[in-house]
Order: sequence, then C-alpha cells, then structure tokens
Amino acid sequence: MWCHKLLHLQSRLQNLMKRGDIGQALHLSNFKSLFSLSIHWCHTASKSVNCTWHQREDHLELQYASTVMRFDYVWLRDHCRSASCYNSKTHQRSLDTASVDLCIKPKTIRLDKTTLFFTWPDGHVTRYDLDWLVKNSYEGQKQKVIHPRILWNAQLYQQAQVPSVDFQSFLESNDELKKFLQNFLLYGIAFVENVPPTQEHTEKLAERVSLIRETIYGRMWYFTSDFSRGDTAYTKLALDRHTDTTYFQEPCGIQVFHCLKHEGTGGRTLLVDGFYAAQQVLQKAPKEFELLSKVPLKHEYIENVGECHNHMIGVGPVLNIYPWNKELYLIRYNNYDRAVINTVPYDVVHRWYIAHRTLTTELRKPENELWVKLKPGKVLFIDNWRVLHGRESFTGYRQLCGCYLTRDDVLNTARFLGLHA
Ligand SMILES: C[N+](C)(C)CCCC[C@H](N)C(=O)O
Ligand SMILES: O=C(O)CCC(=O)C(=O)O
Ligand SMILES: [Fe+2]
Repeated sequence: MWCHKLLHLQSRLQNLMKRGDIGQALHLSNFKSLFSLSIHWCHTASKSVNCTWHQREDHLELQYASTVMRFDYVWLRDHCRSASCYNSKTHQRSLDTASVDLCIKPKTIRLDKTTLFFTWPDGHVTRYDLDWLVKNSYEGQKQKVIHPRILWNAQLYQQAQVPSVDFQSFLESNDELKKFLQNFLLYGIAFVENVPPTQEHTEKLAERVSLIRETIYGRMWYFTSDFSRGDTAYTKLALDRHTDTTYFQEPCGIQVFHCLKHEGTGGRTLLVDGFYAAQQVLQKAPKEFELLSKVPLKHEYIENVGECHNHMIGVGPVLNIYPWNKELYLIRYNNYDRAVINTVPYDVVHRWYIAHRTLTTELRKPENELWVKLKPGKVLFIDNWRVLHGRESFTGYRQLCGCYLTRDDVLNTARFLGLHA
C-alpha cells in the first residue's frame, strides 16, 4: 500500500515537473523524501558516507555523491568482479551472462563503509565500491565528456599559440610525444618541425604515434599532380574543404601530410574545425543538427585508371554522435565523393539539403578557415574525423607524402602515456 502511494506521488511529481510547476514539484519532492526516508529507503550506518538505496521491483535505485542512479539487477549480477566471474589478470569476464536468470533479484543488500554487498538467491556474493558504481553508471556517463576538445576558428587557434614539436625530441622523449598528442586531441591538428624531408623520416615519425593504416592508396603514399590515380587530389586543381575516405565504412582516423617539394605558386592547405561548425549548427538549428546525425548517406570511390580498379562504398550520417550524451565524434563531409542519396524519402531529402546548407555555410565562413603553407620539414597531423582539409590550386612541381593512421592506435598510445583519450 505504501509503495502504491509512493508511485502515485512520483508520477504526480513527474507531471508537475513536465508542466514546469517547479514550486509544487519541489514541495512534493520534499514530502516524498521525508516520507520515503522513514519507510522505504535504506540508509548507511556510517555518518561519513551519504548513501541511500531502494530495492524497486525491477531495478535498484541508489543515491550517492549527489547522483541518483538506477541499476538493472541483471546488470549488477553481470558486472560482478569476484574471482569466479571476472579474471582481473586479463580484465575479461568469465561469467557466462546467458546463465543469469533474467528475473534475478538480490536476496539481501548491505553496505560496509563504501562497499555494497549483494547476496544473490544462489548465495553468490557480489561487491561493488560506491565510487566504481558512480563511475560506471549510465547516469555518471551521461554527464561525462568522452573526448575533451577545444573547438576553434582561425582566431581562436592562432591565439592559442599551440607549439610545434621538434622531430628529434618527438622521437626521443615520451614527454614531448605526450605534449604533441595532448594538443592533437584537443585541437584535432598538430605539427612536427625539423623533419628531414623524406618519405622514410615521415614514416618513422608516423610509427612513433600509431600503426599506419594501409589503404588502396598504399601504406605510405607519395603523390604529385600526375593523375596517376583517378582522383582530383592527383591534379593541380583546388580542393574545397572535405574529410577523406568518407567512402570507407570506417573513415581513416588520422591523416599525415608532409610536403617534400614545391617549386611554384599557390597550394596552401586549408583547415576547418568541423566540430566548431557543427556546434554552431546545434546552437542555431538543433533540428537540423539532429537530421544530419540521423540521415544515413553513402559515399563512393570509383576508380578505373591504369591498373587501379576500385569501388568503395561507405555508409553513415554526416554527423555521428554518441547516443547517450549526444557528443559528436565523427564528421563525414565530402561533397565530391557523396553518392546518390536513396536511403530516405523525398521530403526528408529536402530537409536534409536545408540542414546540409546550414552546415556548409558555417564551414565556409572565412573566420573559420585556417590557411597554412606546408613546407618541407613541417609535418601536419589532421584528425580526419573532425578537421576538414582542402587546398588551393597551384602551379609547378609539388610532391606530397604521408599516410593514414588507425585511430584506435593513436588513442591507445595517448592512453599509454596517461592521457584521457
Ligand atoms: C591522400 N591521398 C592522396 C592518398 C588520397 C586522396 C583521397 C581522395 C579522396 N577523394 C578522398 O577524399 O578520400
Ligand atoms: O594536395 C593537398 O594538399 C591535399 C589533397 C587532399 O585533399 C588529399 O590528398 O587528401
Ligand atoms: Fe583530402
């Protein structure tokens, strides 16, 4: 009967909140906590730990460290870190999740200092540290940023005065590598200077950071404007801002550029923070942002030049966000390589074009454009999931070498060095 009343109060409370009647809602919520305090909530014995929990029909409600968390009982059994359920040497689960009764409920719950003990119907005991639960709960994750970043336009980037790293110290010192990666993670671009202008040295540099991602363009690539491949990149033409390999199911994570030679004019590199532009869209037209994150698109690479025969197709929306916290993690933007749109009906198509225009307008604002001239010795790393690149048309002989890196391995290196990645 009490439970019934509580549920009723709760739904009234939610309705009041929805209607925006905060005053009333607060009043009720005070009442609720007083009421439940005496009857339904379990409290910690210790005064130092402020923790309460309530065993609901289908989940555990836990309040700790000013967070209200809700845990599914199967989840609580599944994440048990006891020796028989989890191998802490390999960090792998030993428990067969399929053997857990989907209607499982703990027989008893008890708190000792900061550890919660669950005894399950078969007698097995699971223990969780409260801080572990906060860190690993959905409610805790929702508030967390997965990849801390500094979004920039040209002025913001220039004002930040991000230092370049010297080639030798980059190779020799983990601290320098760490500084480089920290800047790369924050800004999505980073430079290394005084690199001997050869493909071999560029490769050595890349290998210090990550595994090189071999693609249809090779492991290390080297190109001029000889149209040796069926793509505009291999000409002297200008290239508008874009991300590369949008036609892969997983676009390449990082692009490394080293201009080995240029005898001629033009050919400057354009860099635009795609996440900064997307952020503007989110603020100005949230519905359009949402559409760009929902409409699946195809990108395509079709090549039949010389010995090269390739047909690649990648599927995914322009904006890719984590569903639990809406954080943007990947932008696919390449108007050259975008394939026929046939994955959504005509009316959605039209709304998509409007949203795409809004994003393009942001991406093309001159104040968002960072122009740099790549010179022999100066290697540029670009986060191809975030920062768009382009190039000015040029004259004369221009040699560019570089490679793609696997994103997983760059982040792996960063984590090894103690960075949050
Ligand atoms: C960098 N490298 C010259 C090897 C490849 C260029 C790929 C060009 C393609 N349109 C794309 O945007 O993915
Ligand atoms: O030539 C350049 O500077 C860059 C061309 C390009 O977009 C690429 O190779 O991905
Ligand atoms: Fe490109």
